[in-house]
Amino acid sequence: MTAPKTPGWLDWYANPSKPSFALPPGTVDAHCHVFGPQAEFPFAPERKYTPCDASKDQLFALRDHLGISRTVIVQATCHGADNSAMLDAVRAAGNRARGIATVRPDVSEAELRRLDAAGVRGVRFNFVKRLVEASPKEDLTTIAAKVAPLGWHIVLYFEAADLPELEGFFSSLPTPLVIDHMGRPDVTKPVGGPEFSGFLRFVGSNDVWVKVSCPERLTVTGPAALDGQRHAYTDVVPFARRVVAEFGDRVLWGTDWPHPNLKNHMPDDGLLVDYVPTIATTAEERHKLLVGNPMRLYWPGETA
Ligand SMILES: O=C(O)/C=C(\C=C(/O)C(=O)O)C(=O)O
Repeated sequence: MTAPKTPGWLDWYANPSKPSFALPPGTVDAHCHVFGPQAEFPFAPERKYTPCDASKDQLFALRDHLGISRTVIVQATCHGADNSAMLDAVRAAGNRARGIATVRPDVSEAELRRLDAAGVRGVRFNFVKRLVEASPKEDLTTIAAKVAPLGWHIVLYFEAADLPELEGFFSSLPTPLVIDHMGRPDVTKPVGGPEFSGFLRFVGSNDVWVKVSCPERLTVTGPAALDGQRHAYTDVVPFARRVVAEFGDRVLWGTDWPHPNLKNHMPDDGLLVDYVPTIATTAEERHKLLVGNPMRLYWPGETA
């Protein structure tokens, strides 16, 4: 018995176009997910949404269609702390994938070593209230202490308005930090205003990497057309551009396929690739964003 999809939830884009922008060889999709298939990998009972299936084979088909070389598969909240779907995909990709897991504070060292051997390189702490119930900080501190010896990092997903109360805790964590989707800035506010300036200050004063992903999630004006068919997201560009310009050695890009929880607009993943040159405007910026930085973080010592 498969659970019905959350009403109003858009499926991922079935026939993505070929990007106009040719991704450089060795490009890494540093943020994507797999969902089920739920007949094989049931969704977690505690989930706050039920997605459609989005299998590893469909993810790999998109990877190859877009010209991506490697993927970092991030555990989605709809699977809770059951990492089996993500692990199955990482293992199936061979050395072309890494994983980010969700674990509970009682996770054993043996389990962490099993995850590491399978290709997991970090855990995710999610603070987005519509996705998860808040975890006690002491539980997260326990997890951080357990994963630090493995050389893992902690992926953080939070809303911009919550950063002021969270940044002290974030700074106390004993690992590098990777922030999803630029910390979800409110793009109706000025890029030079106190909220995003505070974010940039936090990034600049900590060992923090930033994913400049998910313009489709952050935009208020929508996928404004630019040069015909492109998804421009012109209200998001100044924020992403600022991060790339200031932290070019610590930025990452991802498709966020299969784009959970989008209800008004589902991006064509090919057109999302064409968004990249609008935020990384030189070949050097693009190579760091797409190849050099993610290889250094997830495949250290290996060549793209
Ligand atoms: O896919 C994303 O990164 C964003 C979302 C969902 C998740 O990350 C998740 O369920 O794990 C969201 O904003 O709904």
